[in-house]
Amino acid sequence: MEPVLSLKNVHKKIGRQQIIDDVSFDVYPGEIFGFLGPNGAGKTTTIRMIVGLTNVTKGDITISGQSVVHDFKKAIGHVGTIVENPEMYKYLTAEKNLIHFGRMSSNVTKEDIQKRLELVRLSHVKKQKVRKFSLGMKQRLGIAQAMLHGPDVLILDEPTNGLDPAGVKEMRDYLRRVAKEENVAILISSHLLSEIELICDRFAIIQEGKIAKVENVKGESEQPARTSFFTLEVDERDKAQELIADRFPSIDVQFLEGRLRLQATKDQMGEIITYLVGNEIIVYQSILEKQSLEDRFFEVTSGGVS
Ligand SMILES: Nc1ncnc2c1ncn2[C@@H]1O[C@H](COP(=O)(O)OP(=O)(O)OP(=O)(O)O)[C@@H](O)[C@H]1O
Repeated sequence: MEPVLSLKNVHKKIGRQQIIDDVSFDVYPGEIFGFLGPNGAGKTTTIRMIVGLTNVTKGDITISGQSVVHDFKKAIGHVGTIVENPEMYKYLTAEKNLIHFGRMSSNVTKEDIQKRLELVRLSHVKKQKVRKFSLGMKQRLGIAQAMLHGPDVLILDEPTNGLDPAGVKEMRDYLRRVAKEENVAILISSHLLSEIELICDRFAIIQEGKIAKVENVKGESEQPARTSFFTLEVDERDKAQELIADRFPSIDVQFLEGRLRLQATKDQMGEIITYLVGNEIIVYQSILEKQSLEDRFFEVTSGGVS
């Protein structure tokens, strides 16, 4: 699948300061991609480059194959964005707000407006003034507005700022629906791990202007040969430990509550289990210890973020 948003070796220098240093990542249709980093890491600067609010010093950004650097007008036509809090007219209804914003870009039909209201489940309150809306409803209307012209990429800077946990969950459900039903790629910046874990499929960690890691939320790193902790339940613990020490000397094996605990890659675990079974050890189960996103984040950044 072709990426719909692609950053290739992007650099940004302001004065003498290298704010963004060789950042590359790809975002694909239908996925929600998190852009995670501590305050001052360079998230806003990167987003501002993607949407053309500041220029790229070196490298390129493409959106649906069009270069932001070389053909900005074409590229930006594929983007919907809420970089600041969505600005709505409080004394207009939700529907009238969208009609107003729809007039600003060509080709937005009445049907498009109704479809977007339905997408964020605001059809039933479309005749209500935005003044009466909760923050969550305003955020949803903001998404409907950003989706009006049918973009391929939606860019949201800290979209759940100010929402309570229930609001964050609701926002996640709406963003999932938008990503799935419209096959749109969604880039979300955040300094909150919990938010990224709840909402995103994959994420990149940015630190001091550099990408530290790109990873799936579910834990499979895109860097190969990542090790995890496994516990093994076997019938003959001592014999199993000896066999592993003999055949896989680089793997450290400990005893833990009557089981074996070892750190290995998935491939190595496959080999170890096959080897043990081949040597008449009964393997009752092999359990992968789930490492929380927080553990992984601290592993990558050595701490340093909320
Ligand atoms: N116009 C500018 N001139 C000089 N330095 C700048 C400018 N804009 C940003 N910076 C610096 O670039 C770095 C990255 O800032 P940026 O706002 O992109 O970070 P961020 O990850 O979005 O942080 P936050 O979560 O606080 O918004 C910071 O050290 C900031 O001080």
